[in-house]
Amino acid sequence: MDELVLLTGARGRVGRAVLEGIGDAYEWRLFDRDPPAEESDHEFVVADVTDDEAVRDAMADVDTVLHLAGDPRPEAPWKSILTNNIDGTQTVYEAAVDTGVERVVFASSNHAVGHYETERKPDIYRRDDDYLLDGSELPRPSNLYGVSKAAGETLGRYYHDEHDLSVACVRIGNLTKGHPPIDYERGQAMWLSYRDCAHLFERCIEADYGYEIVYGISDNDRKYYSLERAKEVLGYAPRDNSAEYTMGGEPKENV
Ligand SMILES: NC(=O)C1=CN([C@@H]2O[C@H](COP(=O)(O)OP(=O)(O)OC[C@H]3O[C@@H](n4cnc5c(N)ncnc54)[C@H](O)[C@@H]3O)[C@@H](O)[C@H]2O)C=CC1
Ligand SMILES: O=C1O[C@H](COP(=O)(O)O)[C@@H](O)[C@H](O)[C@H]1O
Repeated sequence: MDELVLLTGARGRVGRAVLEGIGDAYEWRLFDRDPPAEESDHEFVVADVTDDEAVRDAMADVDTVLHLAGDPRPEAPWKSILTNNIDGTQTVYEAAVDTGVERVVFASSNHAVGHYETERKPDIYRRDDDYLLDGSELPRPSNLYGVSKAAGETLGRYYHDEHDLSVACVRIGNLTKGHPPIDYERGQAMWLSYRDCAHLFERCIEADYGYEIVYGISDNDRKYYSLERAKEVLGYAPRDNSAEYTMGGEPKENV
């Protein structure tokens, strides 16, 4: 419990999934540009990740940063992406090095590699297709938002090689609460359940690594992202699988 974790973007969907799953496991410092929606037992810093003084101050005594803050919209305009996702992420890495943070876990995205699907869809989203990405592939962003995620991964590579910062980039698939995305094959292939999300980020806090890129998805039969690296290096053990649900989101055991 003595690990102090800074959670940027704490008010968001992924932040809520993390706190729902492992909120009792660590001491947290929450960070978001929007104030907390409800009372919280955790310290909350209301600031922008592009404000380097605020970010440095928020990193005092922090061991691990889970950096989630950013514009999550695949269609986000370049100005927002440049500011929130690229400038903000560089500010976080730089402050982490300056303040002695041990590791940064970066919320990357499936959109960093989205164009690997272009010549293979829709078969790639189906269980009998054996094509797999394993995290070692070069980025092929599907949009400018995906470019910002590839930039965040490359920034992490630099801060690891130059400053020995431990960095894990999690290419999150599609976080959906309670069931996989409904009637959406791509979403079913890359579903990440809330409990697997919390578990994966916990493993990123606990495991030892230098620089890693892993896929943040549940163990979906339809997956085209390999989970071997996450299992081997992080000890990731997902419990959910979109194949256990109908396309309408009903558990098959109930049908
Ligand atoms: N939800 C998903 O399925 C996926 C999410 N991701 C990534 O995970 C991260 C979190 O995503 P979500 O929780 O879904 O997004 P969200 O929009 O629900 O939460 C993001 C949070 O970050 C905050 N934020 C944005 N820009 C900020 C800034 N400049 N300074 C301080 N706070 C700022 C927002 O106020 C918001 O509370 C994002 O980086 C997103 O790109 C990646 C793939 C899939
Ligand atoms: O990075 C992200 O990806 C997911 C899945 O992408 P989609 O284009 O299939 O919806 C998206 O839901 C999420 O908002 C975004 O941050």
